[in-house]
Amino acid sequence: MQLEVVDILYTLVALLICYLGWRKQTYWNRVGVPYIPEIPVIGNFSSIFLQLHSNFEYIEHIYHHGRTRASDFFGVNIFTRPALVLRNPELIKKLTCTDAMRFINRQMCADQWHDTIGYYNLLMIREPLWKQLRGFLSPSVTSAKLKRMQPLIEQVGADMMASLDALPEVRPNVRETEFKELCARFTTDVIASTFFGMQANCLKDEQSEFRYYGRKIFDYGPVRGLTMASFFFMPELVPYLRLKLFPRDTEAFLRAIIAQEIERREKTGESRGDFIDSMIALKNNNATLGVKEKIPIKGDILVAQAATFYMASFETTSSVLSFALYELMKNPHVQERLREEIRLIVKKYGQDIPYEAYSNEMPYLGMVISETARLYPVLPFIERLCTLPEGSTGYKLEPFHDYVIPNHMPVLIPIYAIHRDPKYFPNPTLFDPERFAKENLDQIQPCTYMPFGVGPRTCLGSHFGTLQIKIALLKLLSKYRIDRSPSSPETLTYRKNAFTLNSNEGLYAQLVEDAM
Ligand code: HEM
Repeated sequence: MQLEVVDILYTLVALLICYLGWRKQTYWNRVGVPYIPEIPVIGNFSSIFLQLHSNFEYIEHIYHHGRTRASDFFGVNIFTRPALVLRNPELIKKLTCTDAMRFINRQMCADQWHDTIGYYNLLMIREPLWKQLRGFLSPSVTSAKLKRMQPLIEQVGADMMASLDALPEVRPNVRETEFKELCARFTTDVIASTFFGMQANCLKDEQSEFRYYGRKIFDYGPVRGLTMASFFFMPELVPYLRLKLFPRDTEAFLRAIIAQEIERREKTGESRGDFIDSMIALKNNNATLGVKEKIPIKGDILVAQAATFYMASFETTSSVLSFALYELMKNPHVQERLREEIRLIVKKYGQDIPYEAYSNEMPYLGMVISETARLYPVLPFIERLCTLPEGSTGYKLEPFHDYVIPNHMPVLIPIYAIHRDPKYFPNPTLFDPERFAKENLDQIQPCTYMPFGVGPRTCLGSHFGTLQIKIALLKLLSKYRIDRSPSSPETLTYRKNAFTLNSNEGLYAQLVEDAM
């Protein structure tokens, strides 16, 4: 008898799951939107969630799927939740720029109550708090601030060169290195020095705590990989599972060093005009977040801002820098032309290159970086959450389609696939900086090139990241030529468990002394 009841319950649950799956599966059919077929209930992204595919390759696969190739947008299901993927650049512009305030929030979200550091930061926070917070943080990355940071970045660049000089020679005047780790150490030292006023010493000391805790954020073992996947694909579960955006020990490390530095500066009265000083000012001026409820910016909310800059800064910048070095190794003619441009600048200014020269006098350097960020965008997609005023019936996609996006539907913009779509970038896998030559720029359609995102929610640190990459490339190429080594990978495959673009292969190369 008891067994019968259990059997009935199982059957009911199975029927409910089938019904939900059927409802979901038929949603896109019912609303007349092309969609990618998927396993009911499990949805389209399960293979990414289970780390069977790299999310970059999977998104590219569905973008080119026969059912959706001709459409401006298409539907997918993130488990049981329908989401829209945009293909048409004009539509991307409409949603993220023209009607940006209806799509200003991201769907990924941390738990407000159990994860203050993960929640109250620029990456995660939602309107109306986002605009306030962005206003508080933007002054940390103005051109005047970047100009002040330049000597600090140059100093880290000099440390990087010293660390390379200390490598053993494989032949006279030839050294071998791996770029991913080298660049991560460089960018971690930069963020520590410029934003926190601290010496992280990652380039000098393999045991540096900054590098150890930074690596933990992006070291996607099965647990961390699933945790990060939940933030992207199942934010509803995050509060129930008490997931945290930052590993607990990384959080504790950041909390301790930020508190120490704030206390030290308050005691000594030292002022460096940097990010920590801005944080102290926010705290002492009793700045708050929120409209009705005023949340004071202090304690963990201050730590949250430091943690975000740390997280958003070093991995992204080092990814673009290391792929740029890899492509320069593979394309000697591009490298030679870039070295020639650098040679002229070094001849003109010696070692003291003015800030303005980085923006105005090295166009080819800018072109190489832009092309690297096209071919290797750090994120597979960016995402937004449709957030409409109360009572609204939905967001109309006319004149593109008569479909109406319901409130709270996630919208994905597949930047990796768009950057590699031959319709926008002919011969897309070819590394060709000429695409970004001044005379060719008008061939790039708006909203087809988005390495830093798009609209008002775009990357806050794009100029800071680019400046670091420029300084590092200039320093490296003015002393070394980059050649293939027997360990250099010919082609790259991407890690299945990483959310930022990361190759399985080490980016090995030989550095041949060839000073200017
Ligand atoms: C080459 C290096 C970098 C790349 C490719 C990159 C890329 C991105 C992308 C794609 C986004 C999402 C934008 C969107 O949703 O539209 C983003 C957001 C963000 N990035 Fe970067 N980033 C880089 C460097 C940096 C640096 C150095 C910092 C910090 C100083 C930084 C801070 C941020 C912040 C705070 C956000 C969130 C902005 C917001 O939601 O208002 N990024 N970045």
